[in-house]
Amino acid sequence: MVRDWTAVIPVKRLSAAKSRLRGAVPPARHAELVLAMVRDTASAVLTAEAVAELIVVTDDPEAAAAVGELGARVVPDTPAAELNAAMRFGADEVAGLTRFRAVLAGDLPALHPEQLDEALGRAERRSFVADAAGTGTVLLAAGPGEPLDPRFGLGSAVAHAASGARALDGAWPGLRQDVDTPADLQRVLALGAGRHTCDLLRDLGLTVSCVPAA
Ligand SMILES: Nc1nc2c(ncn2[C@@H]2O[C@H](COP(=O)(O)OP(=O)(O)OP(=O)(O)O)[C@@H](O)[C@H]2O)c(=O)[nH]1
Ligand SMILES: C=C(OP(=O)(O)O)C(=O)O
Repeated sequence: MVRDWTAVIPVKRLSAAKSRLRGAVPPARHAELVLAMVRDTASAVLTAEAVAELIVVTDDPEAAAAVGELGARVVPDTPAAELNAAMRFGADEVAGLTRFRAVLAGDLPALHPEQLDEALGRAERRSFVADAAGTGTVLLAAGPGEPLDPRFGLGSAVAHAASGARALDGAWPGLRQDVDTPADLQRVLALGAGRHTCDLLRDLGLTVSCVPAA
């Protein structure tokens, strides 16, 4: 498979990120959990054969250091500090319109590189992958010459379809399982979370057995 794609992951400041997930782990470990999920997502993306480069858009120094160590290129957030603005900046300005670009959420700790390869292999034009619930979006892809035009937020799957993006229909359970709430964390554990998320949850006694995703 040719490494054609530039992947982009936006990461909010860890202390402010994933507020709906608060309570899943003790408050003092929340940022650590967010970072573990970012690490697992970034590791899987960088392992995917279709991905040539990963750009992480973040102002968080700890997240920047962690993904930089994995091999990602880190760029600062936009002054707007808004999810769609960060995605647009990373994909259309930093990577550039000549590239194949795919933006992903940084909360996919059960992501398998093979699932991402398969999804990107089917993304011939602007396309998206809906989340497991079918309402949100976990991945939005655009080809050369196509602006990303991200519409992430409440009901984004419908918004992306209405904007002309094609819904990709593979099963891809790890790719589709984002972690917004404590219940999602249980779903991820059932699928097999990545090493960093697994290790943290085991350390906290929240799981005894945790099968790594990749
Ligand atoms: N760079 C950047 N990333 C963001 C921003 N907002 C969200 N993200 C990232 O976008 C991905 C999806 O995040 P969400 O679950 O929608 O947002 P969240 O604000 O962290 O979560 P909640 O507080 O629970 O709504 C995660 O990787 C977030 O870190 C932002 O303003 N800037
Ligand atoms: C912003 C989105 O993600 P989340 O479900 O993480 O809020 C989205 O699905 O558009």
